[in-house]
Amino acid sequence: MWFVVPYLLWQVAKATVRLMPVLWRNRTSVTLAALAVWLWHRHGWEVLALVAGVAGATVGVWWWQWRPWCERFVVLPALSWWQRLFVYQLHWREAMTVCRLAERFDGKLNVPRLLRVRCTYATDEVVLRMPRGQNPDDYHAAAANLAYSFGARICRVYSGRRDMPPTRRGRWAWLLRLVDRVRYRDRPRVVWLVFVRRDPLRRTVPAFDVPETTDLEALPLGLREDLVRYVLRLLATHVLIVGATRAGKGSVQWSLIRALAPAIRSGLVRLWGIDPKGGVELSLGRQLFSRYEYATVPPMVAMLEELVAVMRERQARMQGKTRAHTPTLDEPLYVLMVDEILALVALLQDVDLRTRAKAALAMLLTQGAGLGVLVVGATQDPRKEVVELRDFFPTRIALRLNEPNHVDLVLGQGSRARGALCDQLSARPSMRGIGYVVLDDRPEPERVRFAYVTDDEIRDMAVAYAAPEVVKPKPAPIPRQGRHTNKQKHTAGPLLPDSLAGLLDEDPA
Ligand SMILES: Nc1ncnc2c1ncn2[C@@H]1O[C@H](COP(=O)(O)OP(=O)(O)OP(=O)(O)O)[C@@H](O)[C@H]1O
Repeated sequence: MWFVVPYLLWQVAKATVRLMPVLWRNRTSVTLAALAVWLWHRHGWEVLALVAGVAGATVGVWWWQWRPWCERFVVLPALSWWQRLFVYQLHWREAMTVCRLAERFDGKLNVPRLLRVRCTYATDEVVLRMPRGQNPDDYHAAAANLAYSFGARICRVYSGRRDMPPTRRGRWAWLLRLVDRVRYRDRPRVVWLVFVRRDPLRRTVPAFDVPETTDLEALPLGLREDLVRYVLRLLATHVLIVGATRAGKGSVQWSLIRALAPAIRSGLVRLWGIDPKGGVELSLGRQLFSRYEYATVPPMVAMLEELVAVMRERQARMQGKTRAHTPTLDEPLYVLMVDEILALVALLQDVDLRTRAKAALAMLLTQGAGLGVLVVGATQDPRKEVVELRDFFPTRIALRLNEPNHVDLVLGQGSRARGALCDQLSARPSMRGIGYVVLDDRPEPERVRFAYVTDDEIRDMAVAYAAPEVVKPKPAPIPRQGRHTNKQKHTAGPLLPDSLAGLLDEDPA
């Protein structure tokens, strides 16, 4: 019998080692529970109740006086703790197994490991480590099952962290940066699941205040599902906005203009507008535009060609000096806003005008981004002509769309499978201005509600941030683009790559 004692000791040691990580992961609950037991045992339940009452009252006063801090350090951590314990941990093994995310190997069931739960008032962010043999696509495929298993309607899956490392300043910044390096390191086996408990985007997002200065790297346009502001990096990108009629494309355009307003007033940004729908959308803020056409098509096409000329002149000036344009008052950023891009590239009856418009747009889209000439195009219909240009728009925003297959046409192959359900967005008037965007740092689309700028706010903004008078540039001679012969193709436009020249070579009839 003597050998039983070492055996039992060995088993206890094994169990303790196994228990350690569990205790560490639940350290808050374990500490609180141990404290409560100790108080009750040592001083009786009256003291325990008194301590609990005082703690509750302290939190109440904190909430009343410094609500954001109280939310950050008490309410949301407490909610996260509760959700972790009673929603996720309790049903984790069962849910992972029935959703077919547990892998069996060597007779042992490997369940994804629950690492962390962090809550906001609207969402639960659950971080897990995948067992070997899986990739994030397995979780994309199981997203709906996961959502319903944990009592939510929507579960979004992200293969990378959603937040960026903070900017560190001050004496200990180097140390914090080192810590951030470890915290924000790339962890391919970690997956972030975001369960949407209640839709935080139900309410209209009011227009943001006009910023004091425009940050072209981070223009605030709306609110993301996790209630973080969605910011657009406009420098060196063209933006395509697609949405069915009355989806709220205007709120994207006006939120963008609002964020640009200080730079428009100072002359750092020159906004040009083309509104082929008769000026219905953009004319309310006419004073913000340095150039604006809405009535007839020939001046619109001439304006596109004029912008190409501006771009070419700048290209000549930049040659051999710099590779990327930085906006200055002498060399401002040109932003061309086209409200219905389809009207220029597909719906125009005049074949000659249409070909010229396509050629000019193609040049702007292929060459403009690096030269500080950007296009922001909106359209209702992702049809062939728009899709052909789609790849030249690095930033795409899809609002409500009529067909499921339109989603991949706009945002790129696989976007709908990764969660961009634009065809399922509600058409109710109270739910307008919601769409999906693909952010720079990860492939999963993000749902965003764009801020709604009212007509009065547009009028006020147009008065307060009117564009300065600009001396009209001398019109540069632009070769008239008719049909190309093969010979012309190589001599007429050095800026136009062959792939686009092919597009223009199509028989317009
Ligand atoms: N972000 C938003 N939040 C709340 N309501 C919005 C939002 N954006 C638009 N709306 C509402 O939807 C209506 C239509 O919006 P908007 O004109 O921007 O749509 P659109 O997509 O540009 O339509 P169209 O294709 O006909 O030009 C607006 O009058 C407004 O009442």
